[in-house]
Amino acid sequence: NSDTTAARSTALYDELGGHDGIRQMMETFVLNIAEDERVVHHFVNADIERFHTQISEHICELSGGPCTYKGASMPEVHKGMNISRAEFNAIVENLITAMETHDVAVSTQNRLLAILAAMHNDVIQR
Ligand code: HEM
Repeated sequence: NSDTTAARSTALYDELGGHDGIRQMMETFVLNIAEDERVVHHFVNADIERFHTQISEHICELSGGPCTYKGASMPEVHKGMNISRAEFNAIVENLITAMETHDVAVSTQNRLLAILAAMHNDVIQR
């Protein structure tokens, strides 16, 4: 059916610039987080190279690209971080800024954001 066809489409992945485009955009995202005092404390002990690779693979898969995210589930990864709604929104803001920097069209931005927004209950704990 048409829903299945849409789910398998690589259109969003392509609009994000494919694998290289997503990796470059996620590098900017990581740099934005590093400068954001609202959330950077969560990342002080994180392996940033690993985070960059894993978040890129995850976004690649979520956007319909030919990747398989091999990390733990979102609740498992973020368990115990006590992430607030405001912190979630700050992370989203950093992603939007990265997408702007990489000239991603607003309609494309909104399609990725809709996918991530739907995962908020897996990440937010307070
Ligand atoms: C929809 C939103 C989010 C998604 C899709 C997401 C996704 C991910 C992924 C794929 C990883 C890598 C896991 C691995 O290394 O295998 C990760 C790690 C991490 N996430 Fe998130 N995340 C989200 C929101 C947040 C928020 C709001 C925060 C904190 C403000 C956060 C903090 C972290 C930290 C600190 C790590 C690194 C853990 C470590 O290496 O020790 N995440 N996230």
